[in-house]
Parts: sequence; C-alpha cells; structure tokens
Amino acid sequence: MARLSLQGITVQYPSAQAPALADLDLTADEGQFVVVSGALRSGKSTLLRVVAGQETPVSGHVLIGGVDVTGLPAQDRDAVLVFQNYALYPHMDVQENMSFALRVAGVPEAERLDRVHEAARLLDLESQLTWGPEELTRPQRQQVALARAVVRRPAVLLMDDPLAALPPELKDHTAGLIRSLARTLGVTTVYATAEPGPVASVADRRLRLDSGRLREETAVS
Ligand SMILES: Nc1ncnc2c1ncn2[C@@H]1O[C@H](COP(=O)(O)OP(=O)(O)OP(=O)(O)O)[C@@H](O)[C@H]1O
Repeated sequence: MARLSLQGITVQYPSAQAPALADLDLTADEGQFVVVSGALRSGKSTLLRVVAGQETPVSGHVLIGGVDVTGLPAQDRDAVLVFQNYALYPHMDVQENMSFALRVAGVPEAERLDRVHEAARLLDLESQLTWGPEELTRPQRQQVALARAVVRRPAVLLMDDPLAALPPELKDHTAGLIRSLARTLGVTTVYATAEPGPVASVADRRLRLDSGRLREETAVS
C-alpha cells in the first residue's frame, strides 16, 4: 500500500501529432480506488503503462510511496498491471497459475498457499483451485488473472478495463468483487475504463482523461 503520484507526465509517440499524455498530474492516496474514464484512444492504457514502467515519458515523474521510480524498469516497481487480454498458463491449474510468480520470487511455500487461498476466497475461486484454465468460464479466467496479480501484494494495482469483455449481467457483481478485494488488501488502485458505469459507485475518486489531461469528475465521500 502506497501513495501514487504522477507529476507533469508527457508521453509523445513518435508517429503521433499530439502527445498521448500532456503534462498530466495524478495523485492516488494510500489504498484509494481511483477510476479513470475516457473515450477510446484517450490515453488510458498509456497512463497505466507509464506507472507500470512499460512506457517512458518524455518528461515528468512517477512516485510510488514517495520514491521516484521514473527511471526504474518494470520489474523493480511495486506495481502490477492487469490487462484486458490476459493469458493463463494452460498447463497449470488455477492454484499453480496464481502462485507461479511467487514461486519465481522465492516466496516460501506456506506463505504462497496463504496468499493464494486469501485471493481465492476474496474472488470466489476456492472451488476452482485444482481446475485447469480450460474448465473455467471466461469471467472466472479473468478472476484468476486478477488473483495472480494481487497475490504479489503490490503497492499499486493497475487495471485496464478488466470488465470490458464480460457479459453485462456480470459487470456489477464483478466490480463489487474487485472493489472489496482492493479494500481488503489495502492496495492503491488505478482502474481505467471506457465504461465507468459499473465501477462508478465503488470508486473513491473518479477522473476523466481528456486531451491527455485528467480532470476530477465527482468527489465521492
Ligand atoms: N505503441 C504506440 N505507438 C504509437 N502510438 C500509440 C501506441 N500506443 C498507443 N498509441 C496511441 O496513443 C493514443 C492513446 O492510446 P491508448 O491505448 O493509451 O488509449 P486508450 O484510452 O487506452 O484506448 P482504448 O480505450 O482504445 O484502449 C492513441 O492515439 C493510440 O493510437
């Protein structure tokens, strides 16, 4: 859990006329759930990638927990990005998918199990831990992808429209699950979406990305 701060971030793709992000500022307090909405191609993914360390800004700074991480590679930042297009390891069951990154990071087995079971409980996946990815529904697969990110206990969780591909009737329920997961883990979350409706009621703050800048949409108490 940490405060996230973006200061004067500008991203200019070589092929583009206008910058994707233009002198953008953003602060998310510790544990806050911030929803960033914006039209297609407004720069939402670029914003998340800058925080994750997958895109280098031409100017500006990214701070996580007060530490300037602008020059650090993605693997050295305490931030994880959950994509729209996730891929589970097909030859591993749900539990192995969820604990793989922890195993690579050398987390001891007992702690791996604890974290996996906690994430499974929070995401309604306890009965599926020994299933293969092909046995899961699409929403369950999305849930495993999310669980795989949060077991790493990142300071900052970045979500790129994780509900976009879900059937409409599941969006509100899944938005609630994601919110309670973020709250229980106390993880600072930036949630980018073209369709803020399902998460509007669970956001601490709502911002809109427009012409490469953010503006406050509503203050939610
Ligand atoms: N790697 C890249 N190289 C060049 N231009 C890019 C690159 N990635 C994104 N862009 C451009 O930057 C702008 C912002 O794109 P970005 O994907 O960040 O927006 P978005 O709001 O996430 O879009 P969507 O809602 O369609 O996913 C777009 O004009 C896009 O074409």
